[in-house]
Amino acid sequence: MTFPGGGGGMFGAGRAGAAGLPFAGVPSEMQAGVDKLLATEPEHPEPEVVFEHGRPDPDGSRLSLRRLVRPYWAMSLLAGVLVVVEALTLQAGPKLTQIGIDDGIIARNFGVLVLVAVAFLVSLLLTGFAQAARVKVTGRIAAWVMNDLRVRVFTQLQRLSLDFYTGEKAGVIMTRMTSDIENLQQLLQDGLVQFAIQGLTMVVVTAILFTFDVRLALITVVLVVPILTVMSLWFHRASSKGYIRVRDNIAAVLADLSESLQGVRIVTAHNRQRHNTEHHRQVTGRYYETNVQTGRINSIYGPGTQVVGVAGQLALLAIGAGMVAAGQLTIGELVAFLLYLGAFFQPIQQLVQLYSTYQQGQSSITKLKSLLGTTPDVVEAPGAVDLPPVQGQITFDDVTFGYDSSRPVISGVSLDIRAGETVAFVGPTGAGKSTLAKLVTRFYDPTSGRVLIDGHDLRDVRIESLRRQLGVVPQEPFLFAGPLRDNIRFASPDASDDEVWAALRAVGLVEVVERMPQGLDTVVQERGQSLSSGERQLVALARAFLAQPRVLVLDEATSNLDLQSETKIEDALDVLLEQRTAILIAHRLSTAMKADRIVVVDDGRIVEVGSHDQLVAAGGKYTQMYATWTSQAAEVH
Ligand SMILES: Nc1ncnc2c1ncn2[C@@H]1O[C@H](COP(=O)(O)OP(=O)(O)OP(=O)(O)O)[C@@H](O)[C@H]1O
Repeated sequence: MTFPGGGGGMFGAGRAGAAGLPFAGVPSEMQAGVDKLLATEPEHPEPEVVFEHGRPDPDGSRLSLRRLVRPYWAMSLLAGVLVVVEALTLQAGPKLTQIGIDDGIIARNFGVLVLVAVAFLVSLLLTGFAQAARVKVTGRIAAWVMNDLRVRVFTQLQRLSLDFYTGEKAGVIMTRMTSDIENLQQLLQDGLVQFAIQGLTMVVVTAILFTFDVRLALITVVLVVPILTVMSLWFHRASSKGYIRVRDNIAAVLADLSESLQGVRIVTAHNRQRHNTEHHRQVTGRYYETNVQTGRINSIYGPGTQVVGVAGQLALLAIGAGMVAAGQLTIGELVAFLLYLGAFFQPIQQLVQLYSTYQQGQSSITKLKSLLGTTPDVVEAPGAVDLPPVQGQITFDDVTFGYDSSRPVISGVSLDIRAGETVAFVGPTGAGKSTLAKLVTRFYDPTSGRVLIDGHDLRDVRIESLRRQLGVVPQEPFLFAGPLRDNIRFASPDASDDEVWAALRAVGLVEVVERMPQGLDTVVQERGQSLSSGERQLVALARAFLAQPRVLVLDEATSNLDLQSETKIEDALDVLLEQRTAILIAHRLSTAMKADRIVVVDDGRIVEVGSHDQLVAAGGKYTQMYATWTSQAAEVH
């Protein structure tokens, strides 16, 4: 959707001129600036995402860090080389210190001292360079991977059928897109690399310790390593459970938040603010508790390993001092050994922190994997063909369906709707009228039986080709934040302004739009809040008119419109229903009476079919409904 002043905004200025839109050109004094900006304008390459209606993500259930990074293997290799350089150059310090002390200070050799100082500087510069380059490279990789993943998750959300959205809260889905992906970003940007650096440092330092002095190194291994191993195993088990709970609870917090925001008007109207606040406190309370728990685990492991490390260093200082006194070790060697020992324990500390990041990233991967691995209920058949342009004959052939397969909502329905016919579904609330319509639009597939259009089983045709020929006007039309024009052109984005005005004329909205200060460019707020409910419905009808579908499914609004709006909508309907097959889910019998035939649905079955007059004369369910309706109408009058 484009926004007011569209055409690509500032950077689209040249294109807008080329497209023949009124455009005065860039003032010459600003041209150089514009060119400069255009030259630095980043490109957004198309992420490699395949979108096909109703086809699951081909690789979704195998999501892993390795697979995510694989397309960027060359950059990852470069990052790996930089990590090795960084880990190695960092360890030059203690060795240079030893040479400085033993061969420089103690031997009183100023030349060696200067050489050591220069070597120190070079190693520092090398470390700095490797570090800067590594941060840049890993930042890039993380940004690319996350961009791909965001688009991939969004594509999957577009692909999933409606059953998924009934079962999953919007807030939980938002968590996948926000906090889970951010966790992964952190892991990729810094976590994994630090993991590698610290791990590598430990290996390098262990090797150095052994080459320095085997006895001291062995004492270190015997004293410290077993304790650290036991502590780490405990931490691994405790924290992985903790982080799954953290992810579940943050999802609950966001779900509650998003629901409250969506229902803010109802919440206010029913004075539920206090209750909602209390409820949210409970939800955030659970999140708080899981955070405290994981914090407690970290607080035991982090300082615990530090204490073990310092105690080990103390013991080695005592043992080493004895060895220096006995002439088995030089002072420089002892200092270097202790410095290396520090460099041995420091990565352990860091690895603890990093392990938390890693755990969080892994639990995010688990959640994202399950989302990407979800198969839509409505899946396109492998050999599905394009539905050719249809006349609009709809057939329900012994259709049974239930949202939950154990409880059918539609049972054994058979019905033929002729091309061009308008059929109204009427019946008590919850009877299954909307569900029947949802089967025609293939939002769901029947559990048994078939739904056909012009003899084509909907399961055998490509979903896109079906929906292109269908128009749906829901009971509560949804408008997107953006210009009115784009909202009307929603199903036919290429329509010209003339066509948009023709649609507005057909539904009687011309005057309303002309009265708006910016006409078609008027921005409607999120969900169309800035329009009245009648206007929203007319916009939805204009949308359907513009798309000119062969088959129209229209869920009549039950909102109380004033008489003038109601008349307008009824007139708009008359225009819209002409020359196309239409299914009207009629809540008002006055609307049902417009139809060629009325189908009475009760408890998931069709109980009567006929014209208004036929059904009134039949003395059945419809007769009762009609009698109730006329007596109510009389009372109102
Ligand atoms: N997404 C869903 N998941 C589970 N059950 C559902 C879902 N949508 C509807 N139902 C159930 O299916 C039954 C039929 O619902 P449907 O919306 O088709 O009724 P309707 O006749 O259109 O009602 P109304 O006139 O109130 O719109 C109801 O019992 C309803 O509770």
